[in-house]
Amino acid sequence: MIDHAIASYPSGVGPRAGDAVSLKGVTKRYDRGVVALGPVDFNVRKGDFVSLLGPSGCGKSTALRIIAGLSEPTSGRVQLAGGGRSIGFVFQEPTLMPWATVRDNVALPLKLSRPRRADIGDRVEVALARVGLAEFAAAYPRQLSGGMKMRVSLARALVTDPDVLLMDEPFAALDEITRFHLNNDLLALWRGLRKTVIFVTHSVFESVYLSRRVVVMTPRPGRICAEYAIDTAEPRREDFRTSAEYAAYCREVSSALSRAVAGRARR
Ligand SMILES: Nc1ncnc2c1ncn2[C@@H]1O[C@H](COP(=O)(O)OP(=O)(O)OP(=O)(O)O)[C@@H](O)[C@H]1O
Repeated sequence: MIDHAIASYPSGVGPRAGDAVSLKGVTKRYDRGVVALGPVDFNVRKGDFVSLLGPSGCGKSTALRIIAGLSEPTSGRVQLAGGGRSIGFVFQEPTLMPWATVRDNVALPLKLSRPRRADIGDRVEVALARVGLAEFAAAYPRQLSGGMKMRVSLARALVTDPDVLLMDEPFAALDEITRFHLNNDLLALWRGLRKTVIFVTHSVFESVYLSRRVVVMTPRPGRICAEYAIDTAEPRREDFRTSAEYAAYCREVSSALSRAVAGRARR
């Protein structure tokens, strides 16, 4: 259930006022009895960048889809600040319409929500400029590299100016150099636009590089077993990737993930 008003939740039980997203006792059981998730309690502060890190199949995507309202939890409660309508979703695949230009792909969410609005063109231009694709508005997806397609997908998620950006392993299929570029660009966007980001990944390195909080999940049914604050100097730059501090965080998070996979994790 997506609850539309944080303010209406009885005090002491619900999320804190500064939370963008709050999950309370959320579980998911699929048909044929697969228990994919939970119970999960999880709050994300407005403006934070949080990664959900876990082994393949642990329910990360399920958690994200529940937050997005694309899937219903079997039990528990999901609350989003501001009525929950302000969400952008970036999938693992760019999922672009091959017959439409970059401009038309990015315009889609606006056209679906308010087809008559006058500023669609301007908003699309701004979103494309944000991801460095202003010059490619008239191109078709087949003319773009994998990284560029993912940028289009990101522009499409940003075009409605959502408060919360949900990202489901968006860079997993990209080569490492492209992925590093997109990591840096995403961080710059996050800093500039002050969005709340929830980023799903199974890469320890990516989660530590990007996020201020890494939430480690157990294998199915996915539960939260550890959390790390990545407390480093901001803004992060490429040199963070090669620092001793980064390596130490990666080691710590990596061993938490190994413990989770081995079933020895404790909350
Ligand atoms: N519609 C569905 N019906 C039945 N089982 C499902 C369905 N969707 C997902 N599952 C199962 O639920 C579990 C969690 O899936 P989910 O996609 O959330 O995991 P994940 O951590 O995102 O995995 P990956 O990292 O491989 O994408 C998996 O075992 C998956 O097979």
